[in-house]
Amino acid sequence: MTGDKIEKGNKPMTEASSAAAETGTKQDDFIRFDDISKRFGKNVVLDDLSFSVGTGERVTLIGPSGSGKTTILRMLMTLIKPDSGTIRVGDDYLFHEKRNGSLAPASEAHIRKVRGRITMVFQQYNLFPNMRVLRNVTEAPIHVLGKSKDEAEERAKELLDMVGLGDRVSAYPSQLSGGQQQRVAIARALAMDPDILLLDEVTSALDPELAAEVLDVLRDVAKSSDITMLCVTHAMKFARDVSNRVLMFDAGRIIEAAPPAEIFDEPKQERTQRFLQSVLAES
Ligand SMILES: Nc1ncnc2c1ncn2[C@@H]1O[C@H](COP(=O)(O)OP(=O)(O)OP(=O)(O)O)[C@@H](O)[C@H]1O
Repeated sequence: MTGDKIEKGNKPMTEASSAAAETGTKQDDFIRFDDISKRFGKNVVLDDLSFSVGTGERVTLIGPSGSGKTTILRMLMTLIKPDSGTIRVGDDYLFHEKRNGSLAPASEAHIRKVRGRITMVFQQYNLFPNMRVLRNVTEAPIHVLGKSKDEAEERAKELLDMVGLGDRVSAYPSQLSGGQQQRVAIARALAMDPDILLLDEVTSALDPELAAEVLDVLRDVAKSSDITMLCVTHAMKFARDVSNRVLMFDAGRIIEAAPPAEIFDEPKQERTQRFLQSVLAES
């Protein structure tokens, strides 16, 4: 689509992150979940889960429906609170379990600070229907980040060019295809200059052709920046191309974690093999 660099207040790929990308190893514990449990009623959704993600790492979460993948992303957005355990981003806690077992939610100011570094793109694009494309992308940078209108518009136009929609800035969402709307949603997420981008089944609602366009944009994002990405997807080829590591979930636990070539070509767990076969059979 375009080879433009993501020029966050610019985040070019650093030597360390490109080394991490090559080796599939993480260099630090930028995001860390420790002993996280969550139940809804009797349904145990996350079961004493611990894992971490390195700075600039691209991690794909796979697994059967209901295995807890989206819950992980929603916890990072502080939309869902764990019952127990600790979540840390960099040096900041989102949720912190004290020694006595009680869960100390971080202060509002603290959560705002951490949340300001994370954006999420959802399966449904959730654009503002009454705003043109450009304003959809500039709204939060102006009102949340405090950018000037000129600065926000300049950046929004760059990003809309990058997602192949530089000529649709004046359109309303209803005048765009689903794939185009999702690309606006990606531009809108990137306009917040996030350190962490969460992608939740962003192509599930799209026809294969439109999904491919969206995935191409995300490949460009992954290639040209060192944004840390956590991605829930059934698009296995995309996961293979983009991820450093794939985590296989089952019943609220990670049952296998490995670089994509390993997990897709030589899955060790029988449950992973069965899951991958079922996904292949669907596509
Ligand atoms: N707010 C909620 N209230 C009650 N149950 C919930 C809530 N959110 C999630 N769940 C349940 O938690 C379980 C895990 O959901 P989650 O969305 O994390 O799974 P998932 O692995 O992302 O699945 P899918 O691939 O279908 O999106 C499911 O059984 C779901 O019904």
